[in-house]
Amino acid sequence: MMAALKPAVTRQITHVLFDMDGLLLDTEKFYTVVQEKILADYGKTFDWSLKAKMMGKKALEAGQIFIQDTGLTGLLTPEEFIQRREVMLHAMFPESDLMPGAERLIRHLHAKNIPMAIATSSHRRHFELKSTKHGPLFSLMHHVVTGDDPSVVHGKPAPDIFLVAADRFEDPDLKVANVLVFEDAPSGVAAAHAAGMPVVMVPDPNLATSLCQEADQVLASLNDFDYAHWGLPSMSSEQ
Ligand SMILES: O=P(O)(O)OC[C@@H](O)CO
Ligand SMILES: [Mg+2]
Repeated sequence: MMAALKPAVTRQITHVLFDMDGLLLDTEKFYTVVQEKILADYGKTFDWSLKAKMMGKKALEAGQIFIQDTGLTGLLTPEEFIQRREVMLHAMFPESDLMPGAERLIRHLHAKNIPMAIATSSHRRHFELKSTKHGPLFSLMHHVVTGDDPSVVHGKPAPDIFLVAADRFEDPDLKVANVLVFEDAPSGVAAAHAAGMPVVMVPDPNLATSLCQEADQVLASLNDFDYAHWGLPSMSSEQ
């Protein structure tokens, strides 16, 4: 009896980079609620087409998009937007919960000695707040790169943050083609590809499918990740 053919390994992934907001942590909903509140003050409504443009971006860039897209130029500056958002987000962030499958994936990859890091557009101070409940889990990361890092000159969709994060593994044998990125946002998927890295996208169900076409793989949740497809040790493997 022939053994069932294993799915062809398309990549030999050696390192993993995780986006954070919307991918590891269920935090995009906080940004949505807060942005809806800010727009309501001007009698305007927030929708997913605007959300899709803002998610994954550095704060100031997201603010500029928010103001331009909603016609608030002259009524609200990006700095004022961030300041008003900050007050409400500050209370929400420490309650951030993990996305489904995030803990199991991180613990498995760590147990199999696959180096991992987080590459988030969030500011370092927001990273600290959001990871309040997740210190032990996030300590399994080799390092964390945040959007305010001076080496991250251009935010997603530029490749900067993923190239900086790859560099900080300090592994001379690292090849970007073997660094797998996990993302939830179109800007993050574009940034990964700009960095020469394959990317698995786990989009919010509200995100238009037309914006999920570029990723190498699209999953409904991290629970659906197929280790063997990427040449990574699976849950059952002894590797
Ligand atoms: O890069 P991430 O962690 O998704 O940061 C997103 C944040 O800027 C809010 O959209
Ligand atoms: Mg994200």
